[in-house]
Amino acid sequence: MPRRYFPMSTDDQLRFPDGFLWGAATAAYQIEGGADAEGKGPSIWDTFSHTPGKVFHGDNGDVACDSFHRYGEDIALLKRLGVGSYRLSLSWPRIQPTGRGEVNAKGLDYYNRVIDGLVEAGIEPSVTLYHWDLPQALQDAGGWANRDIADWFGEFAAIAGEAFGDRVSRWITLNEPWVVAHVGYRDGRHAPGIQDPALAVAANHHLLLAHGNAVSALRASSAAPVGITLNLTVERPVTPEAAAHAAVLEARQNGVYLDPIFHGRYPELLDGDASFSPAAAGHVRDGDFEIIGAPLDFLGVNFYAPHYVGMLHADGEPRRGETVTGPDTVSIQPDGLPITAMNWLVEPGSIRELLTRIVAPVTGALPVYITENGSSWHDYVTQDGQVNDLERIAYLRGHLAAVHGAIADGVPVKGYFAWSLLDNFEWAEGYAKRFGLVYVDFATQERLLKRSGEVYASIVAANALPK
Ligand SMILES: N#[N+]C[C@@H]1[C@@H](O)[C@H](O)[C@@H](O)[C@@H]2O[C@H]12
Repeated sequence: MPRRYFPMSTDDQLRFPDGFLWGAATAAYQIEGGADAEGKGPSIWDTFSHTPGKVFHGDNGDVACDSFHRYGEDIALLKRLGVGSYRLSLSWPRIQPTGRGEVNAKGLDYYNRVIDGLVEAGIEPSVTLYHWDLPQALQDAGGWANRDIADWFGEFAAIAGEAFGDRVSRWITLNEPWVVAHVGYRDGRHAPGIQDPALAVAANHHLLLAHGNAVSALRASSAAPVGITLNLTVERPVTPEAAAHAAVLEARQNGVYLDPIFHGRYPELLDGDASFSPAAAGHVRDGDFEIIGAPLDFLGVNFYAPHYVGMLHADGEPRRGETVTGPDTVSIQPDGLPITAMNWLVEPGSIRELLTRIVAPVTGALPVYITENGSSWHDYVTQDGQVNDLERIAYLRGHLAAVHGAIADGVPVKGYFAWSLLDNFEWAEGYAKRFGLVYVDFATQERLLKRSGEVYASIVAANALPK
């Protein structure tokens, strides 16, 4: 990677390149509420969150942050942050209540109001087509495990492109397909709550076909750039013996998306492994990789924390901080590294490693956006009405400094979207885990900018990070 030298740093701050895009991100099911408002059909997360035992505390997204009604407040907060773009997602069942055919005009109206409000505020809409809230009717027909979904998603993409393509600044087809396939269909912690590796592998491939169809549909209906958002992992082996295992883990999460999209194949490291490779499981048909490999305008990357992996000791007993993950492997929580409220490690250098070691060798000169990065802490409002989330500020500063370093290493990172604008419905964790730059009192729906939001706003305004 050619080292690039440009005036990025002055004595007291790390300057980002001119035109660097600062943003904040959310997702429909996590913030909107209005679960059955104005013609919206049920999603798999409506079903899952109302299934006892699936979501912490029995929380659901019926109201969430009530952004279905309060999107104007959200836009005002985005203006206060000074961001150039807002990454939002479309609720497929709000636009197509059964996921196919009939279009709900009131659903289109809602997103037209939001998008028009953003444009009027001078904030670029970055729109994710799919952020996990599949129409329940499609899951009833097999969901992502049914190859037909690739066509259903292509139809949805065409509707969205036609309706909003004149004002959307960039499109993201899928958010974190790995989570959709492997947390939704393999370990079942997310909707639809299926535990079937064979269906997970099928879903992995069908998500990619759907992505490819969506790229084509969007290109036919919108001039905006198109990309995909992947949650890529950094697996760090703590001993040389664990290196091979770390490589397999990265192939199972990174390779099964990066390789088909950019190299027209699934990872050779997974050849013969039908439980993780769609090729080995027989799902690849002639022409599939031409669809999947539709050229992109950017890659979106979501990243939060690295993983440390090792080999189980000969006595078979895991040591302190080790969790058994297989017959002879463990995941490790190293001593001395801070952890967030999600029990995720705080290790900012890992995002620089991700961008330089894993992303750049694959994407080359293709623009990269950090479409999500952030942290969850036990936030509370003080008696004087403040949220002094110093840990989130430290996490933010550390990771932005590491992104700055990756840019200096030559990785063409063009923007950063903080996750999240708002505290919101954190999937299986419900409302217990707060990621927002803005504190939400879910009893009153009042929004309160946290200290981290004030700090982020100053970074955005300066396009620089104070050292
Ligand atoms: N958990 N967590 C926080 C965050 C989640 O709230 C987003 O919806 C996902 O895209 C991604 O997992 C990251």
